[in-house]
Amino acid sequence: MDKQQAQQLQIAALPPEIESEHFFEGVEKLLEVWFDERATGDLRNITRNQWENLLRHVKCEIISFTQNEHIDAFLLSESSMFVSRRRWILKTCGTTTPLKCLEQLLKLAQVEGYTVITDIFYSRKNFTRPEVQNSPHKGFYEEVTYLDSIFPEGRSYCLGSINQECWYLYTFSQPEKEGEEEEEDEVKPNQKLQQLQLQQPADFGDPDQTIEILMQQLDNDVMALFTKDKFATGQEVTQSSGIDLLLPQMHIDDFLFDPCGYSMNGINDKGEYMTIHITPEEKFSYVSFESNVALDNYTRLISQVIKTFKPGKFIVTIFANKSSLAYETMKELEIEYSTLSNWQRTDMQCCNFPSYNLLFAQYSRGKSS
Ligand SMILES: C[S@+](CC[C@H](N)C(=O)[O-])C[C@H]1O[C@@H](n2cnc3c(N)ncnc32)[C@H](O)[C@@H]1O
Repeated sequence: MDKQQAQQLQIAALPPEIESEHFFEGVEKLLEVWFDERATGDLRNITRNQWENLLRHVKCEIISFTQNEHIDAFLLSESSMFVSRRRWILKTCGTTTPLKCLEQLLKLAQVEGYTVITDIFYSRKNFTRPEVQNSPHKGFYEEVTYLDSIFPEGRSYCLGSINQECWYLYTFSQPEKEGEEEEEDEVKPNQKLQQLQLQQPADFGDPDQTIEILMQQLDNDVMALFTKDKFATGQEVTQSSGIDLLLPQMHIDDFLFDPCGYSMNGINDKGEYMTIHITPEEKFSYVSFESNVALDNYTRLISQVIKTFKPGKFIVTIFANKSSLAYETMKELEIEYSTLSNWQRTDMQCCNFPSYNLLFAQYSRGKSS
């Protein structure tokens, strides 16, 4: 399906939650899977037809595609999918069922020689209307039970307030099997270090980091841009809203839904990505920004995103592995947004996982803003 066909499909088959109740769940389910770097396969060998079949389990379709030498970026009818040599990211909103495609993913990856998953992250904010979701996404407990049946050693967390706004995470990291390697290869410590360095992933290298900004209660005038009343194409909105200025090196693929709604993927020459999805309806407005761009300071980017969309409240999450420069951002967020601005930080938590550190922070507008 191309962009033109997608426009026609929207008229023919709006999701039931839009048609009957004028509600759309913008909050996405985000799934990121990393496979063992020692395997020589490439997930980008998986064909478009195979991805389309996999996405049938999720209940969404491909509407556009871009790529460069590092990464394939798919724009979906409900958000995005990014495929690199050994990393797969699926972000879907509405009433989609991304966990249902995991078994299919593992089969396709196995054909590429990937039999070991090194890291998995499944995360999402609390839904606005959990009761309209389909199994296994009717609640976090159901999602965890489903994931546990595939990854018995996974761990689940809830950050933020469980009776108000919160963010759920399920994660699993494969422990390094140092003993096994020594037995097999009988290498001395310094030889072993050299070998491990050679095994660093060649396409992305270390470090790795991901920032997400999840915004709600957005400014009506800004949201009015993301409608067919104002613009005909995604490209026009990307420029008028200032989205093209957020990370200027990104090659952008955008889509404006009819009558409203917007999605974009951006990829740059380093293989980094950004993705923005917008549900502009006033009663349940929602915007998500996500990127793995490597910065030593995310404060300016966060400020620019906030100024562009003008939310009433937002959540920031930053994953950074141990060698990532993003670690420093934790301190900056505390100063910049709590004491020097009109934003009130309502929650902040930091977690240390085996290979990643995580920052979660939640903000709402102070009384004077
Ligand atoms: C797919 S987009 C972006 C969703 C994203 N997760 C977000 O951040 O809100 C959803 C927006 O597009 C609108 N929309 C219009 N036609 C649609 C369709 N056929 N499928 C999904 N969304 C559609 C929805 O009402 C909503 O405003």
